[in-house]
Amino acid sequence: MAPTVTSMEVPKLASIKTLADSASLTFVPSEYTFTKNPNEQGDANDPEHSIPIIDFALLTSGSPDQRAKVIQELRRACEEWGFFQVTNHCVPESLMQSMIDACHRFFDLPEEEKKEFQTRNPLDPIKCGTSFNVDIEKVHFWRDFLKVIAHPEFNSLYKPAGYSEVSLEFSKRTREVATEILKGISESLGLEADYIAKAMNWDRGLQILAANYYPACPQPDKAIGLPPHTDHGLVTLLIQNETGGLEVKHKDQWVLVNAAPGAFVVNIGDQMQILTNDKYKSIWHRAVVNKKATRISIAVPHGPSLDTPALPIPELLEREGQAPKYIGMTYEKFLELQACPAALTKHFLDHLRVKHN
Ligand SMILES: O=C(O)CCC(=O)C(=O)O
Ligand SMILES: [Fe+2]
Repeated sequence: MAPTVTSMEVPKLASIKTLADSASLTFVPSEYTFTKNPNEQGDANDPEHSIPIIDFALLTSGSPDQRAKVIQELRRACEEWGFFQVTNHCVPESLMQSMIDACHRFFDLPEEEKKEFQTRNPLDPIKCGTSFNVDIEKVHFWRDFLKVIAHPEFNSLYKPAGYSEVSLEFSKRTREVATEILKGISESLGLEADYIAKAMNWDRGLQILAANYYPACPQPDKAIGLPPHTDHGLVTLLIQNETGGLEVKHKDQWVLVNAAPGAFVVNIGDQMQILTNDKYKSIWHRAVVNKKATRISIAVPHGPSLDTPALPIPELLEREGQAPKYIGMTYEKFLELQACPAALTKHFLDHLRVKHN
């Protein structure tokens, strides 16, 4: 069992911003050294290495034929990539930019002022810190983060000025897009549009605004912003500033995601992999850093309500003649266990797999 830590204890590692801002830093300190396998690096110029595009306007306001076509594209994107970009959605680009700016201003606050938001409990509604889990990781990562739970209860920060208003609007609008995508995914599986939302108690579902700050790094090949991982929820929607860095594992190669400006990058999470009994997989991804500019991304995972256990959908099992591959666990328990050391050693989902003797 993981040691109990009270929320008053805070990690002792300085933020990566503080480290990167020190003018004398010309190399990556050994605690941050992360070696990547060059043989797994995909070719960024290969057109095959471009994640699929889903046209949101056609999904939601197209003719029945257009919608049916987009649903097919969605199914293919979920089966073949687990990642896609959503264009022509109704969230204004100016709102996305304001959200990124507000997060930037948060990370720019003096370290002293950010301290009050540092806790270690995974389900604290507001939490900032550095790296991933400084208590258990062997290597630290080149990022600082701010995670705020925006649904079912909206939480916010009173500083920096403007953060609260912009994050309220951004979280609402992003959730509307996520809701439509979830309907499309449900239909792409041959289910009623609201099947997954109902089964997962989506109206009380968790939504987290998870901002990542990756400062420029003197030796980007020797460090990593976020190591390979999968996301825990049903779907994650992500936006980023003008600097790329998200890489997706596709056919054993790391592919850099080149999203259109203003698009949401969307990926399937662990709960969706459970529901679909592995048909739609929660794909490994990571964030690399660069020498030139600070990168900011805001990942917005959307999950079931905390008290809901995800289980393979009976209708799908029956249709495919499959046995369930996963045991049920509430989303809350899943999140708790995922924060434990064992979760770092292999795909966390494997701990929930039904064992066949
Ligand atoms: O910064 C990125 O592009 C990746 C972020 C991410 O994967 C996450 O926050 O879960
Ligand atoms: Fe992620």
